[in-house]
Amino acid sequence: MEKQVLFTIFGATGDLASRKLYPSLFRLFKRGELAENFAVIGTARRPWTDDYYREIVLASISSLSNDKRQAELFTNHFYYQSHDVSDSGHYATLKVLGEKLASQYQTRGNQIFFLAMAPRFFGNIAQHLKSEKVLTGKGFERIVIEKPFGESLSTATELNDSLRQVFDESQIFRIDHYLGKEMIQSVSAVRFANPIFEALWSNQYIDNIQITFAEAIGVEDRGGYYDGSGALKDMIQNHVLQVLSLLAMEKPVKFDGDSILAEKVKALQAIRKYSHEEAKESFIRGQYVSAKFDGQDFIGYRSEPKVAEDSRTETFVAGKFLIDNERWAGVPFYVRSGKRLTEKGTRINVVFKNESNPLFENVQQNVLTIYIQPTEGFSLTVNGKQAGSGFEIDPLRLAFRHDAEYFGNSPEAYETLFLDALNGNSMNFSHWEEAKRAWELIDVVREAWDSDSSELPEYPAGSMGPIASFKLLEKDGRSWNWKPDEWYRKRGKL
Ligand SMILES: NC(=O)C1=CN([C@@H]2O[C@H](COP(=O)(O)OP(=O)(O)OC[C@H]3O[C@@H](n4cnc5c(N)ncnc54)[C@H](OP(=O)(O)O)[C@@H]3O)[C@@H](O)[C@H]2O)C=CC1
Ligand SMILES: O=C1O[C@H](COP(=O)(O)O)[C@@H](O)[C@H](O)[C@H]1O
Repeated sequence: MEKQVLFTIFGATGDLASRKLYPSLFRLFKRGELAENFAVIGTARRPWTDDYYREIVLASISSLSNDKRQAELFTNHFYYQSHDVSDSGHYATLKVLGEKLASQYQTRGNQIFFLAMAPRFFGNIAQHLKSEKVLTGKGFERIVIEKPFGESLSTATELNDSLRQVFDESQIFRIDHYLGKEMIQSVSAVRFANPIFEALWSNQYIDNIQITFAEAIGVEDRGGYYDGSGALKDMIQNHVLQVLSLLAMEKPVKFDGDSILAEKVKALQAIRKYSHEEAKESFIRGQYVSAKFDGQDFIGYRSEPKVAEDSRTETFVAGKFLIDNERWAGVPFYVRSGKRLTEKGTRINVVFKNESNPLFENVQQNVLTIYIQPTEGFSLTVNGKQAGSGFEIDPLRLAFRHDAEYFGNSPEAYETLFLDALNGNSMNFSHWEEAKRAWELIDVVREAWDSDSSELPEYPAGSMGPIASFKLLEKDGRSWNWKPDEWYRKRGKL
């Protein structure tokens, strides 16, 4: 059903707005979720006009439609207001424009504020929305905020406190765009709609779980932000721990936001908080250096734009989390994420135990793989008989994969999340209790690294990370379970 709402996008001239927000709103428009009764106010400092803003929005959706009229109908709902968010006068103008558009588009006072800006502005914007009475209480009023949610437990707490002075938790939608991805949402389906997996989902049958978030791209034009963050805070604190909690949580009593949240928080609470010494043992980092890969020359991280020449920021992290509860005692959750790796690939490997087999030799571990991107799907490695007259065991792969981008049948993560925010469904957003626990776990690792002045491990652009990442599993008698790792090994890097 068509939604009635006024969106205000702070940071409307930025990268995220053009690459993700406008295309996602357009997809909702094409689906009829947004039709007549919506308007968008874009705001930032640049002195743009409505017409120029609409051209920018039009350009951002150009690959999504050949129908010029449809695209123009959509962009006609966009309005631009130039201002600095720390200027109170900004909000008075915003209020007047908002009220005019609310009446023109009959949005029933419903408002969504999307903060596509650096987090240091979030508290300030929220306070002004209240003090300058942009919030009217007439319809639903929700605030959607981007990552990162703080830079440590203390800054995240400060940020949360300032938001909570204005909005209650049910009005705050903290984006973790991985939660909007089709296959991340499928994790619960795999676990709880398949008795064969539900029955095996514990330390009795699972040996270890591996979560890989590999990126082929480097830091691109985000060096300014990334150099102050690094892979640990950019990916592990949020996306990776969210996925881990979905894999580890107990079965919720109901499949709804509150029940799932309660179980995810319990799972996060059960993750062992390391001492600094344990953190050094269990987490490794690395930074990519220049290398030739696939016939192309790649520069090293320190030569990237807006990155310090002597930067010690990690572009790769691998680590081991342990969960101290009955279900997971003794099962390591290995995680890794990095930039400029061999290929883009986000996947989860659930590696099952392989007790000694009295009948056959060469029996391989069963592995359930959940492919998140760039292709989506599942595979299960099972042992079968090698074709032929003898009786040799051979691993076979039962696979269902499709290319999500090619078939275009999966909604964009931001499209799903926008719709959830419109429906007031916070199931696929990150909550304060989760963010807080994640920072408690991550702060320890960061502190351990910050107190360690030894040389930062390097890895060549195009590889699968530093050798220490392989050693991390080797010392537990295990290995990463993915083809590019084999490729790396075969080149004699280990
Ligand atoms: N880009 C991405 O892929 C991703 C981004 N994010 C997060 O999204 C947020 C935005 O990122 P991104 O779009 O890349 O950043 P950009 O730097 O591209 O955009 C920042 C925006 O903020 C505006 N802005 C800055 N200062 C002010 C001010 N004082 N008053 C009003 N507007 C201001 C800028 O406009 P102007 O200069 O005209 O004022 C611009 O529109 C960040 O929190 C980032 O971490 C998260 C995941 C991915
Ligand atoms: O949040 C972030 O995610 C992207 C990776 O997202 P994906 O959907 O393309 O897998 C990452 O590149 C970026 O550094 C990080 O901030």
